[in-house]
Amino acid sequence: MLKESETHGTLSVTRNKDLDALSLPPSGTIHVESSATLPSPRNPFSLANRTGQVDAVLVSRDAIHHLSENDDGMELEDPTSSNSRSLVVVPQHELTADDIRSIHDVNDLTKAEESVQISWVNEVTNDFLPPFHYIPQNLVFQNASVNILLSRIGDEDCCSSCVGNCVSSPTPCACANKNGGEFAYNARGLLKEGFLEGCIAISRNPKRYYAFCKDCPIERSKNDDCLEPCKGHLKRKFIKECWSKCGCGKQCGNRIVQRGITCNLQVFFTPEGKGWGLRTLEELPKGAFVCEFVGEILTIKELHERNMKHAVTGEYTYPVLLDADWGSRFVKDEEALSLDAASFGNAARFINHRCYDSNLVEIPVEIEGPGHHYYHFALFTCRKVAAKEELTWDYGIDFDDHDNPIKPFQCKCGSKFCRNMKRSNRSVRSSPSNARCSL
Ligand SMILES: C[S@@+](CC[C@H](N)C(=O)[O-])C[C@H]1O[C@@H](n2cnc3c(N)ncnc32)[C@H](O)[C@@H]1O
Repeated sequence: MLKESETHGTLSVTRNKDLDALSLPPSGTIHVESSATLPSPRNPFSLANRTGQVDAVLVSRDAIHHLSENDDGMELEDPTSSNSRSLVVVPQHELTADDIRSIHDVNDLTKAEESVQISWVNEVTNDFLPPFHYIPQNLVFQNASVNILLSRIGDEDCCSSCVGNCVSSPTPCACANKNGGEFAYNARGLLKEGFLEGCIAISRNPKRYYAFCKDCPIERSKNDDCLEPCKGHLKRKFIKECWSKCGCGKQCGNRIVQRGITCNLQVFFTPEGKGWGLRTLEELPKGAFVCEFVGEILTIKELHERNMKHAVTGEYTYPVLLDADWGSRFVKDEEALSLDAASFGNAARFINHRCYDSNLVEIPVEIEGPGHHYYHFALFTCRKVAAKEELTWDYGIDFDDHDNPIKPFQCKCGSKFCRNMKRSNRSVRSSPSNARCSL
């Protein structure tokens, strides 16, 4: 018998001989935490024994794909649901490894790697979260060269004589000077209006901010007999945060991205057909740091190889190119870096694309050292975002670029500025060479 306690929102199951087999506590009832997960019986509840190990899960019958109609499980009626969908207790040995991992991650897919928990829900289909490894910080895959050397950080690149909080200091320190004379953040830890608007303008119309050089290193590297004119380079606006060689402390107001995720986020299944997405559970002000796009650090050469292999296997990459350095010098594919969040990543791997009027903007952040070869790719709110609103960013895809071999998705962003809708009757072709990512 399954009942919901009216007082504290728990489900209780009365003990019987079948449940004894699940090593239940001697009290005779199982108390399963409900609250947010209760309205969706697709979210499984774990039945733990006295040692805290999970023996079985309480889950909607149709959530476990391989559980055939003849499989008995242990049927339980759910009186909390108006249409009384049936719940079954499924012993752990009948679950696949991916089922088990997803079930364990329902309340916190970060596995306690972040200072906040991030839950997942699916109120649309019976799908579990795709298998991936949560990592809170970028990790080098193999031979990508990320040189974080204290000796490369000169006196002008850090504020070694500062104490406490640099942002509240009346005189700008060396790190503020690296930001163009003032910090990007205000005293509340939000991006200053002018800096944010500048980043949004670059993101929405990058070509307007191109710089053209006379003797273009990229055109010269093509080794053509005829040297073509420069196609233009995007100069990105960087944030420079204080770091370990600085004198200030971890709570310095110029250390936002390096402190990790602090807002209340949730991964959810989107009803519009975009797969999983990320949303905020609390209202976020304009200019707030949401999360960094974290993944494996790869060379572009390795990324190309993965894309070629995946074209055969049907797998995919979730890449972001770290291209800020490319404008000033020619960078070879075996040196240039990208991030791939498909197998190893953080919550940002679930952020979907929205053409033009997305509520997040990406900003490169320099933390561990000067130079724009390796940096952090951080996402900030462009405007106030309401609780439960989906978080989106513009991947920079040009749906009309025919030269890129990677075919982009059919965009379902719903924006009135959708660049894919405009070409709705034409076939989907490829993503652009200047896309920030080809997710
Ligand atoms: C970084 S992932 C985002 C998370 C993804 N939705 C998932 O379920 O794992 C990028 C992929 O999401 C899907 N996607 C993102 N934005 C979309 C959009 N506006 N319309 C349709 N699909 C989208 C595409 O399949 C894309 O390759």
